[in-house]
Amino acid sequence: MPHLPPAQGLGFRMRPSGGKSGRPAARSVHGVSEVSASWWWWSQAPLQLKNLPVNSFSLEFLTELIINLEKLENDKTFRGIIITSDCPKAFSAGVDLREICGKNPAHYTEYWKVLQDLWLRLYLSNLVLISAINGPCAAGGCLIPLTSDYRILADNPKCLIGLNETRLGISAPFWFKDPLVNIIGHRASEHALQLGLLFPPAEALQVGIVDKVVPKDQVQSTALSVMTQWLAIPDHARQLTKNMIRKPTADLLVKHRDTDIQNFVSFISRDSIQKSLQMYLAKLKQNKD
Ligand SMILES: CCCCCCCCCC/C=C\CC(=O)SCCNC(=O)CCNC(=O)[C@H](O)C(C)(C)COP(=O)(O)OP(=O)(O)OC[C@H]1O[C@@H](n2cnc3c(N)ncnc32)[C@H](O)[C@@H]1OP(=O)(O)O
Repeated sequence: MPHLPPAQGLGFRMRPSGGKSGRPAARSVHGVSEVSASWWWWSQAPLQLKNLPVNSFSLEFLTELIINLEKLENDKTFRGIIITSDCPKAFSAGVDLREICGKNPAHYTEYWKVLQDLWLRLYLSNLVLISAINGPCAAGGCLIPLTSDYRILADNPKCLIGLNETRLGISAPFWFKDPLVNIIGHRASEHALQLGLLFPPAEALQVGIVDKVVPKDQVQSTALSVMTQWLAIPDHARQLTKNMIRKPTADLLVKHRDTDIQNFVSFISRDSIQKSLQMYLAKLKQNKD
C-alpha cells in the first residue's frame, strides 16, 4: 500500500491500520472476536484530506484524490475507507472558489468534469466509505459525506453541514441534490436546499443528513466501530446491493454529463454569477479580520 506523505499543504495520508508492517500480529489462540477484529482492522484504510487551509477542492487536489481513491479501490487488501480531514479549520469548504471565479470556459469545463469524476468514483465505490466529519462542510464540501455509506459528525457548534449554495447565489447541481433526497427525503431536501441550510450537529442528526453525532475526540473510534459492522457483511452481497440502490441515481449523471457541463459553464460564466461569487469570496476574507 503506498504511503504518501503530504506535500506542503496538499496531500493525503493513507495508511493501512495496524502495526509497523501495516497489519496487526496474527493471533492464533484467542477467541472469535479477536480474530475478526484483526481481520477487519487491516481491511480498512484511513484517508486523511489535507489541502490547507480548508480542504477546498482545487483542480490539483481533486485530481490527486481521484488517483488515490483509484489506488485504494484496486488494492484488494482494502474493503473500506474512513475519510477524515487533516485540516483543523474544516472537513471541506467545497469547491475552491478561485477555480470558478475569473477563469475561462475551458477551465470551467475541465474543472466540472473532474468534480463529476470524483462524485461517480465515490458514489459507485465498491468499498465501504465512512465519512468521519471532524469540521465544517458546506456545499461542495458535502460531496464526500453525501456519497459515503455512513456519516459521523463531531459534536461541535462549528461543525455545520449542508448544501448552502443558494446563499452564494448559485444552485446545487442535481447530482448533489439527488443523494441528499435519497438520504433525508424529498420535503426535507426542498426545505434545506431552497433555504441553503447549514445544520448544526443536533439538527443534522434530526434531519438525517448524518447518521451519528459524537464528541470530536470520539469521531475516529466511532468510525472504526461502525466499519466493523459494515465489514461483517460479505463484500459481494453488500456491493451488489449498494450498486442496485445507487445505480439509478448515478446513471442520471452518466447520461446527462455533457449537458450538465454545458449548463454549469454557461451559468458560471454569467457576469451576475461571477460578481456574486467574487463578493462571497471577498466576504470570507473580510470575516477573518
Ligand atoms: C442551470 C444551473 C446549472 C448548474 C449550476 C451549478 C452551479 C455551481 C454549483 C457549485 C457547487 C458547489 C459550490 C461550492 O462548493 S462553493 C463553496 C462553498 N463553500 C462555502 O461556502 C464554505 C466557505 N468557507 C467557510 O465557510 C469558512 O472558510 C470555513 C470553512 C467555515 C472555515 O472558517 P475559518 O474562519 O476557520 O477560516 P476562513 O478564514 O474563513 O478561511 C481560511 C481561508 O480559506 C479561504 N476559503 C474558505 N473557503 C474557501 C473556498 N470554498 N474556496 C476558496 N477559498 C476558501 C478563505 O477565504 C481564507 O482565505 P485567506 O486565508 O483569507 O486567504
